[in-house]
Amino acid sequence: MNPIYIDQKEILKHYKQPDKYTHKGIQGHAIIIGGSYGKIGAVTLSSKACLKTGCGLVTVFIPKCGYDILQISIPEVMVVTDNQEKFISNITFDIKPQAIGIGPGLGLEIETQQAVYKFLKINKTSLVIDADALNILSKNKEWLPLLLPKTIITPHPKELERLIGKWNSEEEKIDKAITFSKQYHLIIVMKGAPTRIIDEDTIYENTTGNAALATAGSGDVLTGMITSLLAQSYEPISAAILGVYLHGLTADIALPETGYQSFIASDIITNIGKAYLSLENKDWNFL
Ligand SMILES: NC(=O)C1=CN([C@@H]2O[C@H](COP(=O)(O)OP(=O)(O)OC[C@H]3O[C@@H](n4cnc5c(N)ncnc54)[C@H](O)[C@@H]3O)[C@@H](O)[C@H]2O)[C@@H](O)CC1
Ligand SMILES: Nc1ncnc2c1ncn2[C@@H]1O[C@H](COP(=O)(O)OP(=O)(O)O)[C@@H](O)[C@H]1O
Ligand SMILES: [Mg+2]
Repeated sequence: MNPIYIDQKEILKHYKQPDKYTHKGIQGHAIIIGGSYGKIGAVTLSSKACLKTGCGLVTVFIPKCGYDILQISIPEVMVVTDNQEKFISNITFDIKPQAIGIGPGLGLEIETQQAVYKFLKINKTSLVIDADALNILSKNKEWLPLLLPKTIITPHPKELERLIGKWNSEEEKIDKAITFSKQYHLIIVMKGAPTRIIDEDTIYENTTGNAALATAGSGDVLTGMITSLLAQSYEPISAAILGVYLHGLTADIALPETGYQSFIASDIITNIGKAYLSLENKDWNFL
């Protein structure tokens, strides 16, 4: 099946310029749920990327050990903590966000798995599921029907294999992903080179990005970006398409300065602004 290429022309069908009279109260409130001892960096990257992609308010839900780290490293982000020190055990907050991203750095503690189950059972908010939240679902596949239609999942190849099983060719991988997408009505962002998005029978293929993205935390950043777009009222498929395109574009923009090797996940976040400007035909080279 022929993919739809995610290029500038396709993106302009999805991209919406911000309203001149908008304010933080209507720019969307996103929550990023994740982190565990030693992996608070994943939520830090994800929540910063979420803000830098344009939503009005970002809150993180993390274990207690991440409180000072988050508040000091990103003062713009609000923090709600679990009762546990090192991992998440009970996901509760009295905020009504427009989108939630769950998984970066979450870990696989049994109590965290139960907390994810309870959360999925009652959640009615648009969701992006990544990293350990996907690994938890792979360990508990009977929970997959709890996901709302058009939930976005963002597996890298290993996470995808844990969910759908092994494949013998690229074609078989795509076929299995389509079957899985149809079975649970999910949007699958199959990360890789290139990243493909599967929305039931429709396949999209991204045209931006390069090997500089092969660095720790670059997927955590993508989760924050897509969650941000969802919170800003983009339809789930548009949020996935625009998020993946902008994410890749940051690496294309940065490459002449960083080279492949010294590019890190924070460089994605630094270049989100230039990526947006290039959508509006403002040449980032002269900024
Ligand atoms: N600074 C931080 O706090 C970081 C935390 N992270 C968190 O660490 C946890 C574990 O995530 P990981 O993804 O490292 O561990 P996983 O065990 O899920 O995946 C790692 C495995 O997947 C394989 N893999 C990954 N990308 C692949 C590709 N493109 N093609 C083929 N194989 C591929 C690797 O070779 C390895 O075997 C997650 O919660 C994640 O969010 C990571 O994102 C790294 C940074
Ligand atoms: N060689 C590559 N070319 C293009 N994009 C890549 C390449 N390697 C990795 N990426 C991108 O980087 C991201 C890696 O995500 P992931 O493996 O989840 O990282 P992490 O868990 O460390 O945050 C994905 O968006 C993937 O498409
Ligand atoms: Mg990841």
